[in-house]
Amino acid sequence: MSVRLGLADTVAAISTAPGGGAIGIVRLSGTRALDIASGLFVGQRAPSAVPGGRFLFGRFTDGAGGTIDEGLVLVFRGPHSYTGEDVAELQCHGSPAVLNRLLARVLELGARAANPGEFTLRAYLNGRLDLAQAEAVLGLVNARSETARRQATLGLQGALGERVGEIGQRLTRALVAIQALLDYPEEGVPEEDREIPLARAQGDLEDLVATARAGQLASRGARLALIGRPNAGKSSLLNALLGYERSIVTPQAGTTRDYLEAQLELAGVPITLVDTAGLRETEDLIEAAGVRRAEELAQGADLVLVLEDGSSARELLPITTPPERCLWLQTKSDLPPCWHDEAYLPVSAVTGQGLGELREAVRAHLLGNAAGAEVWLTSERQADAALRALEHVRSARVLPDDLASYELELALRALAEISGRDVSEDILDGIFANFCVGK
Ligand SMILES: Nc1nc2c(c(=O)[nH]1)N(C=O)[C@@H](CNc1ccc(C(=O)N[C@@H](CCC(=O)O)C(=O)O)cc1)CN2
Ligand SMILES: Nc1nc2c(ncn2[C@@H]2O[C@H](COP(=O)(O)OP(=O)(O)OP(=O)(O)O)[C@@H](O)[C@H]2O)c(=O)[nH]1
Ligand SMILES: [Mg+2]
Repeated sequence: MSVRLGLADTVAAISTAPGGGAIGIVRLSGTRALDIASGLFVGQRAPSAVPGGRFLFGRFTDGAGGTIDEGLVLVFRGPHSYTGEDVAELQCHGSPAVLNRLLARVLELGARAANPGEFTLRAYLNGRLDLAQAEAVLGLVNARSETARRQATLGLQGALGERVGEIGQRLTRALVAIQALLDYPEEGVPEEDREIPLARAQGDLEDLVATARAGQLASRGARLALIGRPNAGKSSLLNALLGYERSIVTPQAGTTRDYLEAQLELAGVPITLVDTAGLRETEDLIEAAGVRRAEELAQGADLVLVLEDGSSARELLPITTPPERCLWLQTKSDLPPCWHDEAYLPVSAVTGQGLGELREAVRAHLLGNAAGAEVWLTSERQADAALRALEHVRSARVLPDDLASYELELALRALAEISGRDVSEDILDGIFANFCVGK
């Protein structure tokens, strides 16, 4: 898709989910939206003849005078619509058969099939949303957890844009002060005009950048791998966290051979829990393949739960995952412990002891300081821009005035990309390509 397509034509798409539903919507946006709707709708009044904000009941007809379905037309007149253009929503019964026929009919009447995200792109190009808000719409459509939803709703309401705007104001204040100093070096500028806003902007940016990992985990979800020796209690812990018997548990070492995934929500983050084969040297070809897989899965996980049986003698585990991505668990804490290690959290899959602490530790690990922050950076694009802004601010604080002023201009430009008024087409294409058709 390219944004170069422009806004001249009228676009149409099925905006409700693929598959069946009680009600489905074909949405039209553009200068001819109401004319096209009037071309197939038969009711008391034509969509093109009523003011915005009305709904009409009637029949949707095919070219030969037959009826496709009965339903409603919602009429929006630009700029008072989602896209800022004239919009007609054809609300019909929700089968693919009805929706496809209705879409085919509006295309016959001159609409063009919308590209993925094109309604939201039009809303952006018409100044109805900024880029951070457009990304928030994407976040809402794809929200897989309560945390993801909450952050996206905040983003749609412009909270991220506001936060970034405040930081921008501090930087601008410092920039003006530095430029005054460059022009009139003998005058000097007070601390509160230069050093204080800069230091605060840096602190704010550091806090904001620190939310990026949480924001991305909340939207894409996190992978947690359970790793340990055979019989350490990996499958039992997976079942205990899930609350149902997903994985086979037996007293025999080497029960789990292939890996197995299960979904749950933990701390507001969608989690894929991965049960793996116990790590050991083995002659069994299948088990050996499982062990290799377990090692790979540990490498690819956002967090590795390292399990060691607390009720039997310790045996060194060959873990290559960096320690900052690991949480250590001493399992079977309902049995008399054979060893003590401060770094390990005692848990029991049998009594549930320690599971609350485990959830809390996972939450702290995945969300870090972001848990306390109001708004998060939710896309990689936003995180990248904020990080670049932060680096320019750090440079500005250690460089001589003329270079500092240049760094601050770059910082402001990077910040402006987050809400994005004049970003490149490549960036726009990259964002809107992730949308679905009809959004
Ligand atoms: N049926 C339907 N439901 C939907 C949408 C939609 O497009 N259609 N939306 C699509 O994402 C979301 C709602 N977003 C919308 C945002 C603004 C306007 C709109 O028409 N705004 C005008 C009029 C406001 C008013 O009447 O008070 C405006 O702001 O001027 C419509 C939907 C979620 N639900
Ligand atoms: N008392 C007690 N026994 C447990 C606990 N967790 C697991 N067990 C027992 O330990 C044995 C092994 O448990 P699994 O969950 O199958 O261990 P695993 O790590 O998945 O083992 P493999 O799949 O062979 O790698 C079973 O007999 C479980 O009943 C626990 O918290 N307390
Ligand atoms: Mg197992």
